[in-house]
Amino acid sequence: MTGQPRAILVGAPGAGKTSTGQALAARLGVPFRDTDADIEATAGKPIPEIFVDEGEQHFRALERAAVAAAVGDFDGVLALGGGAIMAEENRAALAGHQVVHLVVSLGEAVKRVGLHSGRPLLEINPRATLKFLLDQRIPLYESVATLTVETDGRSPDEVAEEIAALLKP
Ligand SMILES: Nc1ncnc2c1ncn2[C@@H]1O[C@H](COP(=O)(O)OP(=O)(O)O)[C@@H](O)[C@H]1O
Ligand SMILES: O=C(O)C1=C[C@@H](OP(=O)(O)O)[C@@H](O)[C@H](O)C1
Ligand SMILES: [Mg+2]
Repeated sequence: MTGQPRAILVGAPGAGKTSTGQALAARLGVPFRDTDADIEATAGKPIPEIFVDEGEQHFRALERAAVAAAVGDFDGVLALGGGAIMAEENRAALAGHQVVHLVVSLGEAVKRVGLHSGRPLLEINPRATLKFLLDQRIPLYESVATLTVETDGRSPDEVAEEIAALLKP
């Protein structure tokens, strides 16, 4: 497959990158891809097991490879993991693409993600951890985004409808 993604979704855990990405891809009639799923396929195990067996640094290395591969050669809607933008290399890879920042408030993200969501970083004290992550990451999401869309109080399909209307052909 060649080409470049129609849209790349970034934002905090719980912003809806995976679910809104699927809805947007269905609406546009293009394939959907999620770098977290690519990482799990490469590693042959779920993300929590990668964190336990090899640690976060190894996960981030797999993530950099997954982002480079997908951004460079995928013609659909691409969702990244919430921490992907922490790597300068990944932010650089997003330049020139249509990047959508899905904005979610802290309170809504905590409600959506909850406990035991399969996100190892949020297994303990999700509210405090998410606050720390949001404070650190929001400027980075904003720095890579070409579109910004609010998600609080709206369904993934409603958010996808707005993105579809805003995307350049
Ligand atoms: N706009 C939304 N409104 C309500 N719940 C949502 C919305 N977007 C996602 N969710 C729910 O929040 C949880 C996390 O969504 P997900 O798509 O996995 O987010 P992300 O990939 O950004 O971490 C899922 O249970 C999903 O159904
Ligand atoms: O915020 C993060 O650092 C992470 C977010 C997760 O993806 P979502 O943002 O899709 O939940 C996943 O990549 C991993 O658990 C690490
Ligand atoms: Mg996701």
